Amino acid sequence: MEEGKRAVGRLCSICSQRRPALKRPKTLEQICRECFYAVFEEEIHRVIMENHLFKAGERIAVAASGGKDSTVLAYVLSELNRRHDYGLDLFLLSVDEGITGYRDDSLETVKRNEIQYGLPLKVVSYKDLYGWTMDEIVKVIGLKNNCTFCGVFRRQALDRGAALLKVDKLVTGHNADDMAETVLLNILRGDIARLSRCTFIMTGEDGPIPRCKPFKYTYEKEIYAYFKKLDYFSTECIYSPNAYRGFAREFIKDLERIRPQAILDIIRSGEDFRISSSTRMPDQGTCERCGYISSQKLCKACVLLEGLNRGLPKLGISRTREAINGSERLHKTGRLPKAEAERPILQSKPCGNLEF
Ligand SMILES: Nc1ncnc2c1ncn2[C@@H]1O[C@H](COP(=O)(O)OP(=O)(O)OP(=O)(O)O)[C@@H](O)[C@H]1O
Repeated sequence: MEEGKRAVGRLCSICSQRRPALKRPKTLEQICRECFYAVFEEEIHRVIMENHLFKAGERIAVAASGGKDSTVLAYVLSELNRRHDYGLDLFLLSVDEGITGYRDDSLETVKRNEIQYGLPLKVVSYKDLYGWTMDEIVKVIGLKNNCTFCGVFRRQALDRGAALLKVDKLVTGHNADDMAETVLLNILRGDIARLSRCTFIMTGEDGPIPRCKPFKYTYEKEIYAYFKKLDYFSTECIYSPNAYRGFAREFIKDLERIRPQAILDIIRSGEDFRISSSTRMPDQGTCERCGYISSQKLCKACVLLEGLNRGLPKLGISRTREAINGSERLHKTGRLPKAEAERPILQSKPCGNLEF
């Protein structure tokens, strides 16, 4: 009896046939590789089906950075598409931010993934869209606020690339850890508008290109990518010293070490927040200059770009009175105060000059 119990203890707790290869962080079960692949992929399939993420015949772009999450996403989605006959046309979409020694290398990975998974790849670049690479932006703005430029520009670049590919939806590799981190950051910033939508699995359904996050509940992609020997790029961005986000990430990792379920609990807490009906939410419109969605006259990318092009790179990010006045005026009226408006434009490319 005692012997039998020990033998069972050494077998996979799902199939009871093979030796366990890992302890699942999510459930703490000891399972074998084959059962891990099956439950990992099946959970993503269930999330896709329960949330009605796709319809047969849709064209879907996977936002592919070459990193672990988007590589696993491209791989798993193409497997599930075949296995369950979703009927999707899948594409890879990459944004080249122009970061030498980082994005050029990760794009090489995506180019290999294009061949490995048989998915057509489209690359859009900041240089073509905005006239600036991140290397050039960092030279004028330094390392402190560059992530603001990169985040704002990437968001639009993905939408513009998706429009060029004529896809119906864009999927990103944001995972449970990313989402828990964003919930926490929005609480810390008191950003009610973002908090209310940051846990949605699908956003922008009323905009040009809905986005979804099939990995919303997934946090074992490291193990999956490692076991499957997927070809991904694992270096951190050379310009990302975002200390605040870094602390939030470490805090969540510490919580996960003590109680793995904490990640899913933070996401559920975010989902359960209700916005008081008396809270005024921003009205959505379109940017006067480039036509992108915006709650102000000019979208954030156009304000940042105007600052770069006029040699006022802190416009829209700095908290100095001058920069706040300038960016508020630009956001609200589409015009700069006289002194700044008279500065010569250094580069005249409007934001996102690709068809949208
Ligand atoms: N340059 C890019 N091109 C295309 N998609 C991107 C790019 N950067 C980020 N994304 C998308 O946004 C998601 C989250 O971005 P994040 O910065 O966490 O990516 P990462 O850590 O570089 O890579 P990954 O999330 O793939 O491991 C990615 O999973 C990917 O879908």
